[in-house]
Amino acid sequence: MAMCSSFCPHIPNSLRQKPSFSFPRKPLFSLSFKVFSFQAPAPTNASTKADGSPTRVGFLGLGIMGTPMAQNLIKAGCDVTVWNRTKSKCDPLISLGAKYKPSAEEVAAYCDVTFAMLADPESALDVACGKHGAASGIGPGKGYVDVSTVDVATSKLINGHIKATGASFLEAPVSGSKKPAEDGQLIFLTAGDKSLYDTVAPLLDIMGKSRFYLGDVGNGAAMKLVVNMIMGSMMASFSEGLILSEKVGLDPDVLVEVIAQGAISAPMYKLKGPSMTKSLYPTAFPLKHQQKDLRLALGLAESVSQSTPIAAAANELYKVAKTYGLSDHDFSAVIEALKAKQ
Ligand SMILES: NC(=O)C1=CN([C@@H]2O[C@H](COP(=O)(O)OP(=O)(O)OC[C@H]3O[C@@H](n4cnc5c(N)ncnc54)[C@H](OP(=O)(O)O)[C@@H]3O)[C@@H](O)[C@H]2O)C=CC1
Ligand SMILES: O=CC(=O)O
Repeated sequence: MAMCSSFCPHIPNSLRQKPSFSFPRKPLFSLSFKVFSFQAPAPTNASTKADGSPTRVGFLGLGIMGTPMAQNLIKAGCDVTVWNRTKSKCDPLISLGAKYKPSAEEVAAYCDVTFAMLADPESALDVACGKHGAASGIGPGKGYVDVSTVDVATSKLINGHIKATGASFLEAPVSGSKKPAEDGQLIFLTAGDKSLYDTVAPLLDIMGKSRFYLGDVGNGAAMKLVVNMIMGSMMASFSEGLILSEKVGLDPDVLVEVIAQGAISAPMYKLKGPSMTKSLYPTAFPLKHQQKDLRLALGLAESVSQSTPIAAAANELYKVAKTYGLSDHDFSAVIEALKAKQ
């Protein structure tokens, strides 16, 4: 069952808030598809325990998404401890007040809840379960929240390793890119331990604008892959349209405006269109990650014998774009793969 942020979270005693402190309030959402309609009290301080000591929040993986997410937690007054494979990416957060530990294991051992925002299934698994990974340090009473985009099997594997230590696990991939991460406007697609979901809800509300609890581990990963499968195909189709419009003598910037007025308007087209027509692709969502998500979504479809010819064609286009050295560009650079075919 889906739950959005207006669901009143039950905060266990171990993370119960100190009444004197308030997180910066965001408007309670008015999602039209809201499932629970009763309103939560203003989210207050999840960063203190019943005894008044700070709840320690770990953050592993400080890339495009992890950095602003951790930053928002620090700015909200949380006691944050960071680790990243490339240590230099921790420095800006340390100057904002974050603590540092030299391994995922030590972060998970020190913190009450640890978030992980890693590139792909391999890195998510390694950081969670590899040598000096989080599972080596975590234990009963603690929680691990993986916000990376991975496949269902990887998420279940991480869940198994974490749960074997006595800790709780929540998968919570996010919809929303660099700017929503900076603005605390992400959408969390969570599944796993409901008590951990309730515990971290105030933290999710600092980083995001809405959250869904989707039940068993795997449902969050699957939801994220379906969303990104659609997104990847939409961007590929948009790219074809931009190129076709120019070829037949139209102004692609006008096409962007026309689309923005009609039924197929989408924030993504409005945001990316003007730079795409100038062949500019400032990275928000790396193309390599979009191709990873399409690959994983195709695997998901295969697992239930679902035919996905559009996504399969889009995936081929992103693969071509990668061979042109566009992996670290924004995924909107997929248009370059089509231009090269002209
Ligand atoms: N960017 C976006 O718009 C969005 C991304 N996502 C998803 O979020 C996740 C992170 O994305 P994003 O922040 O953009 O990605 P980045 O590529 O910017 O960051 C990836 C992070 O993973 C770390 N990492 C990669 N490989 C390893 C490894 N083998 N061992 C340890 N750490 C590793 C990197 O460490 P290092 O710094 O050392 O390289 C870095 O911290 C991905 O799963 C992506 O699909 C979801 C929604 C939006
Ligand atoms: O995963 C990418 C996003 O924009 O969402």
